[in-house]
Amino acid sequence: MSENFDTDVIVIGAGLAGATAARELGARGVDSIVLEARDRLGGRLYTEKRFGKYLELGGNWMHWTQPHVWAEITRYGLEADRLARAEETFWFANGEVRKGDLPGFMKLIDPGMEALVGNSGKLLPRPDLVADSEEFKEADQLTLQQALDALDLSDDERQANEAAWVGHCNGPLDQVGFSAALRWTAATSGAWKVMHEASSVYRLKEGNDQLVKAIAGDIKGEVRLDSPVTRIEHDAQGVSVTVEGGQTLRARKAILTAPLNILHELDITPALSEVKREASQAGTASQGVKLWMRVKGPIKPFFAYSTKDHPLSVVRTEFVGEQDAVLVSFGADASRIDVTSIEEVQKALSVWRDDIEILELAAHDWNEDPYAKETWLINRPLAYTQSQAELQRPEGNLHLAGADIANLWAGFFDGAIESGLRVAREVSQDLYRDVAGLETAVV
Ligand SMILES: Cc1cc2nc3c(=O)[nH]c(=O)nc-3n(C[C@H](O)[C@H](O)[C@H](O)COP(=O)(O)OP(=O)(O)OC[C@H]3O[C@@H](n4cnc5c(N)ncnc54)[C@H](O)[C@@H]3O)c2cc1C
Repeated sequence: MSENFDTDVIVIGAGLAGATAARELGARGVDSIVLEARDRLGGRLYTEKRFGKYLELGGNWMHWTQPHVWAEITRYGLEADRLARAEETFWFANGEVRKGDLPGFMKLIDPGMEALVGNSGKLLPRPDLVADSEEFKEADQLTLQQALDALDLSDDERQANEAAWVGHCNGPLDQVGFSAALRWTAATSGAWKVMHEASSVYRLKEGNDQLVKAIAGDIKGEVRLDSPVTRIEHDAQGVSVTVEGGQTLRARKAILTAPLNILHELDITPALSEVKREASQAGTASQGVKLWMRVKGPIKPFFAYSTKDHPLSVVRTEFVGEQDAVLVSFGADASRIDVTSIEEVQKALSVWRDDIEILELAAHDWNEDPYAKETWLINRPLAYTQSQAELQRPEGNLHLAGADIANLWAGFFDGAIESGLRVAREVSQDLYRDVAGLETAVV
């Protein structure tokens, strides 16, 4: 090969997918350079020391039923910790606030959950593969709201189930694809309570950024922060990647790990396929808010669910101290609440609790973040059927990866790692085949 390359593979993005891919390439003897737009690792995994705690402004929880992320926890000896156990639970019924315990709330939503996603294992028997059964495709036409509306539930059950799903899906339920609920639950073989725990309880004691730092620490190549990629050109020989400021690097291949919602904005020649661009342009259904509050203590640890239409549908204690407590909350639509206004958030909180005083707020605006423009992947109806397989397909020497296009726990840390592992295997196999005619990348 006559070309001069700067490296074998350029990895765009140092979130969990990019970091994992670069580490795996190095382990297979493939050189890489990682280009990351931000001044930090992690992307949508974003830990900040705030309120004296490790606050997760992005991804929060992980679980041993998520095989890729848990393998990394074992590999690096990281310590997982759980949120404060709720002693009280609040929810809405007949327009009034009810108080009980978490098992009571779980009992209320159980019939709805079973009716909605109890058959997810049948519709999606292998959630680790791209689904292509006709039954699943049919279900993928529905919004989550349509699927909920079709159930025979009391008003109280309906409201409680809707609030719980806003917590999971971070978007308006009439935009969320029913397939999102099916995929999440199929990942725990149909056990919705395990799915609920997997997505909302355990995090790393010293902050989730320990995970991405550990993976990045094992990257053999260079990681360049503050390096936004502005242009990608690819051809049969390789890929040229230009960084803000004008420097262009050339490699045999590139891996693009940018979130789905920004793919169509990138300057790529030849352009990504129409299906990929349209999937990106249509955008994810997730457009919600995640907000942290430090409140005056002491208070008992609690969970609270309102309705899908409230600015905050779910609020709960994450850390509880003698003098104060830290709450985390979620709503379907970030534009419904000003997360910098204590007054507005106090009002939203007062639908359940007018006895709690907010002291400080913290949030990151992911929907406006130019390197994310989304929170966590939640597909719209039919988006999965129309674009999942195509989004995973490389375009010549340009490969795609990321949690948003993973199979098993798409939209989670686990999916990002799954995707990083897959793409590193594909890329190194291709390179070894090209260079030595070998079928595997063993060196
Ligand atoms: C508020 C919130 C809550 C969440 N909660 C959970 C949770 O509880 N559990 C869970 O498992 N997951 C959760 N997630 C999702 C999880 O954080 C993500 O799915 C995962 O971190 C995505 O990893 P990734 O590497 O695929 O993408 P990203 O982390 O988005 O990484 C992509 C990287 O590409 C970079 N990039 C983008 N454009 C360019 C460019 N032009 N040039 C160079 N670099 C570029 C970005 O800066 C970023 O670092 C949450 C996410 C958010 C936002």
